Amino acid sequence: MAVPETGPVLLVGCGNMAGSMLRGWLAAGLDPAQVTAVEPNAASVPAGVTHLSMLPPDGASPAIVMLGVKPQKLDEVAPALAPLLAPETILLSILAGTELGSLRARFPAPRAIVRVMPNMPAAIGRGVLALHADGLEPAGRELVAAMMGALGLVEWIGDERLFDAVTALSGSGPAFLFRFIDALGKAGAALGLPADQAARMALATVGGAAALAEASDADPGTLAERVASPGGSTRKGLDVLDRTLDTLLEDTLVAAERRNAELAAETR
Ligand SMILES: NC(=O)C1=CN([C@@H]2O[C@H](COP(=O)(O)OP(=O)(O)OC[C@H]3O[C@@H](n4cnc5c(N)ncnc54)[C@H](O)[C@@H]3O)[C@@H](O)[C@H]2O)C=CC1
Ligand SMILES: O=C(O)[C@@H]1CCC=N1
Repeated sequence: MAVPETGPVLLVGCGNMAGSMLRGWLAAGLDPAQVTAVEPNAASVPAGVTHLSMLPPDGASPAIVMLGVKPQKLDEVAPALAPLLAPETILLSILAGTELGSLRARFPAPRAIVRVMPNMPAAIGRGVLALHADGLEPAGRELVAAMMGALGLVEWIGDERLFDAVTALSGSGPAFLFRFIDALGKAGAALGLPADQAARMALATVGGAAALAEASDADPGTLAERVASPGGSTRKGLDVLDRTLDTLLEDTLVAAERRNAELAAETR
């Protein structure tokens, strides 16, 4: 999906996540000349994008500003950023935990503040972008949804209290899956396969299974049953996996969700 006409975009922080989104937008056609990134580490700012190492003392207000720093850095950037925001500005925040009310208290001017919970595959247009906004009028909503749609699947979250859960599921989710890929390869190597071959096969198996699940009308549970031939070997493996997988993933998400709630409290 092509990126819509946005007007000038300012990124405050351009590290792993905001940088991934920027790469996704540039690949979808965003003109780098429209983008300024305020980022202490110049090396993480793509070519063609205007780089600043700190926020300017004044200047024209950008149409879109995206906060991409760690939540712990919010109060480092807020005093210099707030005066640059105009009533026409849309402020996007990808900060885990940090609530709209906490952002609004620091940034009174923008017409709308939108919480965005992206994930890293946004860099290749395969991200998940959860959105929550208060008071964003239909044209602004359409613009933000189209911007995020260029990076992957867009899901509006009506109840902000669910944002910590969303962050645990799709924001952190790629890390959990990268671990799964690693563990699958290592388990293959433990059975005697060469480690590099097992790693390649694990990655291709997970990629292929996810692509098939996306292309298929059947749900993942049904697809698992199709792999597990009656009386075959997959059933024996599933019997082991099914004993712990659901609880393991619930515990994983609960731990991540809890930390997001702590970050919310720390930035309140
Ligand atoms: N890494 C991920 O997969 C995801 C991260 N997030 C959120 O994205 C935000 C950034 O996280 P990461 O990209 O992982 O961290 P990161 O450390 O890679 O990026 C943060 C960037 O902010 C820059 N920075 C530090 N102080 C600054 C300042 N005063 N002004 C401007 N830039 C400054 C740093 O140099 C760094 O490049 C966090 O709030 C996190 O909750 C959300 C979803 C997924
Ligand atoms: O770990 C973190 O805090 C961020 C939020 C979701 C992914 N990374």
